[in-house]
Amino acid sequence: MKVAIIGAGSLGQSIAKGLLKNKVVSSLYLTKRNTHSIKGFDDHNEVILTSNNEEAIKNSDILIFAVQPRHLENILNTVKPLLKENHVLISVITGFSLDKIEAIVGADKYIIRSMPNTAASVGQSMTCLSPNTKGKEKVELAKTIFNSLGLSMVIPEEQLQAATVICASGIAFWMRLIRATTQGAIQLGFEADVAHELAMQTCFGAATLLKESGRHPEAEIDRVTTPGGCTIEGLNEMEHQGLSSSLITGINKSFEKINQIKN
Ligand SMILES: NC(=O)C1=CN([C@@H]2O[C@H](COP(=O)(O)OP(=O)(O)OC[C@H]3O[C@@H](n4cnc5c(N)ncnc54)[C@H](OP(=O)(O)O)[C@@H]3O)[C@@H](O)[C@H]2O)C=CC1
Ligand SMILES: O=C(O)[C@@H]1CCC=N1
Repeated sequence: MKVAIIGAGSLGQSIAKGLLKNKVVSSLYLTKRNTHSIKGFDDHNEVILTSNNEEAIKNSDILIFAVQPRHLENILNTVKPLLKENHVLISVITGFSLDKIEAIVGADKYIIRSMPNTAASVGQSMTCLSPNTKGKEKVELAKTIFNSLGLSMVIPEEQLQAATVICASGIAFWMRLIRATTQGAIQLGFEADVAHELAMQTCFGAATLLKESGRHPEAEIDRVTTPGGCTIEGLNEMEHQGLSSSLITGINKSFEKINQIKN
């Protein structure tokens, strides 16, 4: 697979790390205007760093666009004459619709919007995919790429904004919960590094339990909460303080914001 990541910033680099880790690419162009900041990537033989998007596109089959939303239109207009019939265009860009991409490059191109997250770097992204009509022919290829970076799911484009909040912003939400748990553990007397390890592994254990058992979270909670014990005491206090409510409200705020952002 010859892949180009146009805009190797935070997310682009996460995708690059995941692709390199799994050795799924024969060549990987990483582009940005200042390539100095990603110098270490060219230790890999298959990586070519450049600020020349045209060169990257000419030499690749799969083009992953990972620039900030405000840069996409110009870049697509510039590279449009270079696009070939077999190019597969994957956009990870928030809020830039398939219609808008088609209006620039044409509806005859394979276009897939995708929403991965930064855990792609460690092969644990949850990536949602929405193809245009032509792109449906290449959706299996996109799934192969993103399944190598975690899990992928095809969803209607109308749900992509919501998926961005849950899966992409979601990484930050879960990080904050882990950090808060760590702060609690430090207050209970653990050294910070120990507290962090305890919080991370417990979080990992909770998610793995649900994934492997297929059980509902409340069923697992019931297995932990000894009647009259400390777990239910803590859990009820967290709910009195608005734990679930604040998460749900935050998710909805994030969704309101994403729908206000104009590209
Ligand atoms: N960060 C995340 O977790 C997620 C981000 N997204 C979406 O992914 C996109 C990228 O986000 P993120 O990685 O955070 O943003 P960054 O700003 O970190 O990355 C964008 C990169 O694009 C490069 N760039 C800008 N102009 C050009 C150009 N003309 N040609 C080539 N490269 C260029 C910039 O580097 P330089 O200035 O050197 O050119 C920069 O490193 C956004 O649209 C965002 O909505 C989606 C899901 C999750
Ligand atoms: O915060 C943002 O707007 C982008 C989209 C999801 C993750 N980062």
